[in-house]
Amino acid sequence: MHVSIVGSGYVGTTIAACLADLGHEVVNVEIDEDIVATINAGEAPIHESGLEERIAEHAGTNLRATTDYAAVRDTDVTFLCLPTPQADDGSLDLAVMRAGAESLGRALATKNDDHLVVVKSTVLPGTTEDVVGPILEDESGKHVGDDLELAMNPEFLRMGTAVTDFLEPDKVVVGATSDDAAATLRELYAPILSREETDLVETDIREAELIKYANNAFLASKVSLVNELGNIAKAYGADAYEVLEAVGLDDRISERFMRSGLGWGGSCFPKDVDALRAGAREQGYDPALLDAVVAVNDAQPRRLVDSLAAHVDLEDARITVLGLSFKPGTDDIRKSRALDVIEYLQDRGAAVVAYDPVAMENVRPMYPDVEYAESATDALADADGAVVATDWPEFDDLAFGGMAQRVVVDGRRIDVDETELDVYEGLTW
Ligand SMILES: NC(=O)c1ccc[n+]([C@@H]2O[C@H](COP(=O)([O-])OP(=O)(O)OC[C@H]3O[C@@H](n4cnc5c(N)ncnc54)[C@H](O)[C@@H]3O)[C@@H](O)[C@H]2O)c1
Ligand SMILES: O=c1ccn([C@@H]2O[C@H](COP(=O)(O)OP(=O)(O)O[C@H]3O[C@H](CO)[C@@H](O)[C@H](O)[C@H]3O)[C@@H](O)[C@H]2O)c(=O)[nH]1
Repeated sequence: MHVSIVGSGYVGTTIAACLADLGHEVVNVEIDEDIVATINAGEAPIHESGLEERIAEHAGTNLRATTDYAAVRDTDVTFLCLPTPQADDGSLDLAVMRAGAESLGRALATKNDDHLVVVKSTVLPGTTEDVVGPILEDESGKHVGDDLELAMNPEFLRMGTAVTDFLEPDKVVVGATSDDAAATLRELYAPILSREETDLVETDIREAELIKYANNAFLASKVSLVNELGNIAKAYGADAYEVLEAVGLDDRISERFMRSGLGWGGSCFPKDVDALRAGAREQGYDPALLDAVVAVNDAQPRRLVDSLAAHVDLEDARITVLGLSFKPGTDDIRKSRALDVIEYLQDRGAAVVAYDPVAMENVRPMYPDVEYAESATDALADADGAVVATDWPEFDDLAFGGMAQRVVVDGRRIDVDETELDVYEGLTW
């Protein structure tokens, strides 16, 4: 099938490379010329396991990128993978989606055949049919249900494991305006849907849109609940990880997403939970539980810094922050809890030295007064204390001998040889 993908960020690039891998003819339409040039050179514009080799294999054959929207006319289906960020008040900002839909609609105006447009971006119920659809109709002169079909196909991939998550998902959710649209997506995803482990959920567009938010709200709430239970466990002198491991053996609860600590960050949970809260309020519902989920999450970085301050006078102290990305396996720092930790440390007068295997260049412009080290060991040299903000595997079994004061507060439960340290404290254990 001929597929165009509008937006070549984390999602658009991943699904383009994966769909090319499944044998489709894929073109990425992206406004950023650097990203276009990178993909056409056979390289990955983002750090994501398994992506670089797939782009290298398919670029120039069945994968290409362009800034020219006209490319969509030679395709059967277009995925909109544009960002859906937060406005200042936390609500969903659709400006980029509107702009992308306008450009796409204009390009489709001179396409003679029918076209299917699939919204992949995370959007609140009603956006696909009431915002994107009308813009496409106005700009293209085509009509939904006639020569233009709409579908909503939310994406559940996680950063760091994006390629395998996309190719081996638990579920594919398709909300469509017609049986034809759903059939096209079934055909496109046939190799994925043939997996026994992958369920296909066919539903209406509004439900597909909300399934994505409900999924993220559930997972974010689970981690906040786990953090609240972790904070309570620690107050009792109990180990939250032992407690929750046992709780997770209950099938109804599950062992996954049970790691307490510094809380959730990233480009999705924070903005999606906020958009759902704002959307709920707009609909006249007060989302008290989701408000608390955010409050618990926002408190964890300060708790980490307070724990360190109980052992180290932070004024003028040299403090190491291990890990900057919002989770291991990615260079994405959006809403990373590590950034809150840096700010709280600096507020209290500490000089921060940071290390992350891949995310330092993304943080440097935001925090030019932080010292960036070449390795975790360098970062720890002469430090008066350290905090663990991201559970990168390379932090397991670190040597802490070079620290001036061997005090470590761990927000992520890495493997530490405690005998090497004077103080080792876990945030929730
Ligand atoms: N990142 C994830 O893990 C993830 C997972 C599932 C769903 N989502 C959702 O998918 C959507 C995209 O997320 P992302 O993380 O890939 O965003 P991103 O910011 O990484 O990428 C978006 C890309 O769109 C490009 N762009 C902006 N305006 C454009 C235009 N008018 N025409 C063409 N290209 C344009 C940008 O230059 C950028 O490269 C969001 O709704 C997000 O919530 C993200
Ligand atoms: O037990 C856990 C699991 C996760 N986290 C934190 O939660 C955040 C999010 O982690 P994860 O869900 O693995 O990463 P994302 O890439 O943000 O993926 C989420 O957001 C994506 C964008 O919507 C969805 O597609 C995915 O299904 C959803 O898991 C990170 O800061 C993690 O450190 C914990 O603190 N404890």
